[in-house]
Amino acid sequence: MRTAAVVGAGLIGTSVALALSRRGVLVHLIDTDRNAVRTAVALGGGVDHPPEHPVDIAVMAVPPSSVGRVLAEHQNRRLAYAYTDVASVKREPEQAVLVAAPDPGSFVGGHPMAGGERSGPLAACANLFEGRTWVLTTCEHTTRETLNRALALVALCGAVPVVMESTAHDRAVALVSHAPHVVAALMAARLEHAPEEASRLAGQGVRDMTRIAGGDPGLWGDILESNATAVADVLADFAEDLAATVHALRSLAVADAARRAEEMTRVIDLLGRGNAGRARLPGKAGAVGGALVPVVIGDRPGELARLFAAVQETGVNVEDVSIDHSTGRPSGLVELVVAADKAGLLADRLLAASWTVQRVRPVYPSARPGPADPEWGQPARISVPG
Ligand SMILES: NC(=O)c1ccc[n+]([C@@H]2O[C@H](COP(=O)([O-])OP(=O)(O)OC[C@H]3O[C@@H](n4cnc5c(N)ncnc54)[C@H](O)[C@@H]3O)[C@@H](O)[C@H]2O)c1
Ligand SMILES: O=C(O)C(=O)C[C@]1(C(=O)O)C=C[C@@H](O)C=C1
Repeated sequence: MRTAAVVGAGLIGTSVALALSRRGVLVHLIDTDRNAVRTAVALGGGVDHPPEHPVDIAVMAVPPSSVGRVLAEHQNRRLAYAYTDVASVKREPEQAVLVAAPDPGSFVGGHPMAGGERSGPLAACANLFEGRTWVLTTCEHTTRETLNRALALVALCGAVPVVMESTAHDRAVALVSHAPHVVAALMAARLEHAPEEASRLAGQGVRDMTRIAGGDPGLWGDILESNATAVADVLADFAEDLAATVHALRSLAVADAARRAEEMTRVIDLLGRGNAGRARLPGKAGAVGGALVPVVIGDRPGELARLFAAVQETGVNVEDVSIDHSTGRPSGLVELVVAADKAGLLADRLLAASWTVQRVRPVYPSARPGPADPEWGQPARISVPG
C-alpha cells in the first residue's frame, strides 16, 4: 500500500493516518473542519491536499450516521480503489451504504476496538491499534480485492483482523462497549452534584469505572441511536439485576436475622457473578494470572525513575503499570503488574530497599477462558497483499 485517504481527521482518523504515515504510506487528510486537518498534518499524519489519482484505500472516520452519505460523496469523486470505515456500529452504516453508495462492492465495514474518551486529532496516537482487534464486516457485495486492501490497512496499523457479520458485531459491542458506556455515564452522572467531602475521597475505583463517561456526548448519542435495540436489550437485563440488588440492600436494614442472611446471599451471589464475568474478558497475555504490587511513591521529581531502577535490579519483568495520585497529599500509588510467581520476590526486595509496599493482590481473581462462542468472528486467514 502506497497511498491512502482519511476522511475525518479526529481521534481515530488521525491515529490511522499516523500509523500509516509511519509505515511510509502517503495519507491525504480530509475533514469538514479545516482546523482538524491542519492539526493532523502538523502531527505528521499526512498532507492536506486531495490526491490526483485514486488512492489504494480511503477510510471514512466519521460518526456512524454519516458513513453512508460521506462514502457516496467520495465514491462519486473516485477518491479510492477501496473504502472502509471505523464506525462503532456496523449494521446501519452497511444498510446506508447499500442504499446510497454507487459502488458497494468496493466498501467493507471496519471497527478498530481501540479508542479513548477524548476526541479530535490532538488525542490521536500512532500505536493506538497495536495488538488490538479490528473487526471487518463483509456483506455479499464485498469483493475479495476490497477485503484484501482493508486487511493490509489493518496489518499496517498493527491490529488483529476479525471478520464478522454486521448484526453479530452490533450485538457483541452492545454488550462489551455500548451498554458499559451508558452504565459508566449513569454512575458518573450521580457524581455531578457530589458534595466536596465525597469527591475528595475519590480513588482509582471510581475513576476506572467512569473513565469512558468522559466521551463526546454527540458521538456517543450517534452510536447509541444506531445500535439502540441491542443496547436496550443488555440494559434491560442490567436493570433487572439492579432492581433486585436495590431490593436486597433495602431488606438488609430489617431486624429479622434470617431474612438478612438470605438477602446477603443474593448480594454476595451478584458480586461473585461480577468476578466471573470480569474473568471472561481476555486480558493482556502476561497479565492473566498476574499480580499487582502497589508501591507508594513521593511526589518528587525523579521518584518514578528511582522506583523503576529498583525494580530493574530485581530482574522482575513489569507487564503493566498504573499511577494514582492522592488528593491533597504529596504522594501517589504506583501499581506494578507482574507474573504472580514473581510478585512476592518483588515486594520483598522493594521493602528491603525501603519502599512502602502495600498488600499484593491478584489481577484477575479467577481468570479462565470462556467457551468458544460461534457468534463471534474468527481471526481472518486471508492473504494480505504487500
Ligand atoms: N472514540 C473512540 O473511542 C472510537 C473507537 C473506535 C471507533 N470509533 C468510531 O470512529 C469514528 C470517529 O470517531 P472519533 O472518536 O475519531 O471522533 P472525532 O470527533 O474525534 O472525529 C470525527 C471527525 O470527523 C469529522 N467529520 C464529521 N463529519 C464529516 C464529514 N461529513 N466529512 C468529513 N469529516 C467529517 C469531524 O470534523 C471530526 O474531525 C466514529 O464513527 C466512531 O464511532 C470511535
Ligand atoms: O477505551 C476507550 O476509551 C473506549 O471507549 C474504546 C472503545 C471501547 O468501548 O472499547 C469505545 C468505542 C469504540 O467503538 C471502540 C473502543
